[in-house]
Amino acid sequence: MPDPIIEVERLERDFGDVKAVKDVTFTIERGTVAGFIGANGAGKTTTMRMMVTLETPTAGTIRIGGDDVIDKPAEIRRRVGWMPDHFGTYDNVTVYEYLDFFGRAFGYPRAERLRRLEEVMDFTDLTPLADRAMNSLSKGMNQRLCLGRTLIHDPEVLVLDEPAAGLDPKARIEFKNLIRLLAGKGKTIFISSHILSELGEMCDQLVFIDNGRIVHHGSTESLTRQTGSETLLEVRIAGDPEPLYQWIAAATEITLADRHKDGARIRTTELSDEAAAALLRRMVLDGVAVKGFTRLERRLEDAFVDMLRMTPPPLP
Ligand SMILES: Nc1ncnc2c1ncn2[C@@H]1O[C@H](COP(=O)(O)OP(=O)(O)OP(=O)(O)O)[C@@H](O)[C@H]1O
Repeated sequence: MPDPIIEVERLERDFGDVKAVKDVTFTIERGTVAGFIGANGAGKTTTMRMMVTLETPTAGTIRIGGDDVIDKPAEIRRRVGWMPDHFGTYDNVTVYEYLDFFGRAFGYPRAERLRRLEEVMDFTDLTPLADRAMNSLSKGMNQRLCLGRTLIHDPEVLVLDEPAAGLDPKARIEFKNLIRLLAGKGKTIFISSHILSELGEMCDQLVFIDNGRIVHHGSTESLTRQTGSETLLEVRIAGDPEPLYQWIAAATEITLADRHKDGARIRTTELSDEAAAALLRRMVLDGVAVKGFTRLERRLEDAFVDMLRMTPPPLP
C-alpha cells in the first residue's frame, strides 16, 4: 500500500535569470532511504532548502506528511531534520554544549532535554567526545555531531545535503551504518550527493537531477541490474595481459570496455550463463591465461551516463 511522505510537484525556483530548479516532481515513500544525485549546480541544494522551508518555491508544491511547506512551515520543521552541506564550528564550544544549545533552542524542559541529548550522543557515538572542543574534531566526528544536532527533535524525515562529502572510507562506513540504523527505526531519509557510488551503498531509491530537472527516479537495484541488452564481464589474466587484448581485438562479438593492469572489462550482447561459459572455454583454448572471469553488475556511473544519453531534450 503506497504511503508517500514527501511529495514534490512541478517545483521551480528562479534566482533572477538563473532557473536553478525547473520542473521537479517526485514522491518518496515512508521509511525509504532515497538518494538525490546530480552534478555540482544541478539544483540539489536549492530543492532541499525549499523542502525544509528555507527557500520559497517560485512555482509548484511540496508536501511532507501531507502538510504543505508554505502553509504549515512550523509543522514541517517539527517533522523534518535538516543537515546542511556547510555548518559552522565554534572555538571553545564542546560537543555537549553544542548539542545542548540546540536542545535549548527547541525549548525542551530540562529533564527531557537531557534525555534527548543522552540518546543522540549515544546513537552517534559522541559520548566519549562530550568534552572535546568542536574545532578539534575530525571531519567524520564533525559530521556525526551535525547529524546528532539534526536528530535532537526526533524528526520523521531527514534531509541531508552531501553528508558524506570529504569523509574518509572508515568515516563513510560509520556514516552509512548510522543511516541504515535510522532507516531501521522507520525514518525517511533524503540524501544528496554528486558521487553515485556513495549513495548506491546507502539508498533504496535514487532520484537523478540534471540541470534543474528530474531525469530518472527508480530503485537502486533496477539501475545497477544489467539491462537486457548487454553483458559486462571482467577478465583477469596471469602474467602479461597483451594476448587478451589481441584476442578481444580479433573477436567480433566482443568490445573492450576498459583495460586494467591485469586484464580488462569486456562488453558483449546479452549472454546466458551457458554462453558465458562457452566464451571462457574458447578464450582458454585459444591460449589466453585466464585466472578470473566474472559477470559484473552495471556500475551506477554507467547507468547515469546511459540515462543522460537517453533523456530527451526538454520541451521549449
Ligand atoms: N541564492 C542564489 N542566488 C543565485 N543563484 C543561485 C543561488 N543558489 C543557487 N543558485 C544557482 O542555482 C543553481 C543550482 O544550485 P544548487 O546549489 O541548488 O546546486 P547543487 O546541485 O546543490 O550543486 P552543489 O553540488 O554544487 O551544491 C546553480 O547554478 C547556482 O549557481
